[in-house]
Amino acid sequence: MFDYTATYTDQYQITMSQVYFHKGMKNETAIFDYFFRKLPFEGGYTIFAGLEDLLKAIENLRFDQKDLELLEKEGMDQEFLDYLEDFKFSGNIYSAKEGDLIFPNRPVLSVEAPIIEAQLLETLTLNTLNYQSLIATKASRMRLAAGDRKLVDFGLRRAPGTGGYAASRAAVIGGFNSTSNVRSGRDYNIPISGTMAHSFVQRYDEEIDSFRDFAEVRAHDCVLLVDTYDTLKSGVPNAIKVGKEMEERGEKLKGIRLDSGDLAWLAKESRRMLDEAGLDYVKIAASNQIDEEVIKSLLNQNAPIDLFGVGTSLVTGRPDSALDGVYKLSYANEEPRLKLSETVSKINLPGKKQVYRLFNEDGSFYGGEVVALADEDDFDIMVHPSDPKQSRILTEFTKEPLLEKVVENGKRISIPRATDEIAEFSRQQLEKLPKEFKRFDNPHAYKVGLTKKLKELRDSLVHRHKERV
Ligand SMILES: Nc1ncnc2c1ncn2[C@@H]1O[C@H](COP(=O)(O)OP(=O)(O)OP(=O)(O)O)[C@@H](O)[C@H]1O
Ligand SMILES: O=P(O)(O)OC[C@H]1O[C@H](OP(=O)(O)OP(=O)(O)O)[C@H](O)[C@@H]1O
Ligand SMILES: O=C(O)c1cccnc1
Repeated sequence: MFDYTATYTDQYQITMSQVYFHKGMKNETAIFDYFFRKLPFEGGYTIFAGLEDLLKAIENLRFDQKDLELLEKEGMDQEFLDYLEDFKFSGNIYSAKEGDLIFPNRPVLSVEAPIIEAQLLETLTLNTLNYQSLIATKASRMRLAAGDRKLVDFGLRRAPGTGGYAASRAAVIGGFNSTSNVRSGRDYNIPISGTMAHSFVQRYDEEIDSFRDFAEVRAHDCVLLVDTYDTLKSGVPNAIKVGKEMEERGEKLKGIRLDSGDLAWLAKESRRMLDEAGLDYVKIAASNQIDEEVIKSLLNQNAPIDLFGVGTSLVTGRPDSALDGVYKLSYANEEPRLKLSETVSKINLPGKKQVYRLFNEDGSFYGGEVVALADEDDFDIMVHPSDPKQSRILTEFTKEPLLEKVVENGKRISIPRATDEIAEFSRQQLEKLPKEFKRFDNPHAYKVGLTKKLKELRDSLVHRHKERV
């Protein structure tokens, strides 16, 4: 929907590029790594989402006439503007699979390209991957809490502007069944669903007339909102009346929606009333500030809720407003690059790298990964990034590389994947993760270690930089 052009970025990306251009660095190869440092929601994993959208945006990324006019007005010189006019990405991208589980402090995606091109992708990459990965992870937590109950995204109205467009897609990747967001449904081929609003019931003098009209026009897909006046004294009895009338016409009422009050108690009472009336097939949907904790609590109370509609908590990623993903230079001018930091975990990993996941004999995840230099093909020790005593011999595990080349010389080489395919892959990956990593309270910490060679390279660069300072 959004028409990305190359000015969908921060100004400093363009000004730095202007300097690279004039100082003879434009053809120099650089590598930037996208990674994050902290797991959101104090959870044990993150779901990687946004890659398909990012790759599409990169393929078509250009400076259009409006962009060039603006940059000229902003004082960019003609020679650089001529370069930007022909700008298109010509490098390589290596990436984790969308929908896979990702963990802190290891590359998730690496861009290898002429330095200006790689630089100009930073903001777009962060903007796309950070938000969708946050929302997919939030959705996945709700899926874990909800078990086999249905989850529907109601978030567009509460989302940060057009962010709701991508949130609906990320929600499905994380395990939601459908969305009320029609446009996302159209563009991403996501199932669309919905009920009715209070305004519709309010429009009528009598609640039952609103239900009757809806049931008549929407007989094949009729979910009645029962809490506008009084859920148990009016809403549910009226829904039962209309449900029985539908039966007489050979139709079936699909469901009712509860949107306020004590959802566990109201669901139990509604279920009892519906069942007593012979409408045991009518489903119960619940909404109103639902999140994973509320879902867990409601199911612990044995609330007979078949479907949860979730808005605010999903699309705002409450209580974490962002994934802290960053995009850091790790190679340039034919040398590995490093940024020093007081905190060891904040020092980035230099050079071109590959990430290996460790598997137990039965194919389940061991709960750890090793970051290696890209040209290392044989290593059998994983070293802790800061505590050399915590090394681990790797002979008992099998390992699998995680970063695959998805763009080569500017051309997409990986096969585009549909949202439902990514969602299914994500579900399977999460199943392979031992449950200790999935519990909400104090989950097991997934280990991300380094090969000896990478750690030595990082330590020698740290040493060199410290000496220089
Ligand atoms: N039985 C329950 N157990 C746990 N959480 C619940 C239960 N019933 C409702 N909730 C959740 O508690 C929160 C507050 O519910 P509350 O009924 O106070 O809603 P409210 O926003 O004041 O709305 P209203 O005034 O429309 O009822 C919501 O997040 C809701 O989903
Ligand atoms: O609480 P959230 O998780 O954000 O979920 C979405 C909420 O949005 C709707 O309310 P709204 O008052 O906007 O419209 P309505 O009249 O259709 O209830 C819906 O009824 C839910 O209560
Ligand atoms: O279809 C619904 O019931 C719906 C959609 C968006 C927001 N709240 C409810």
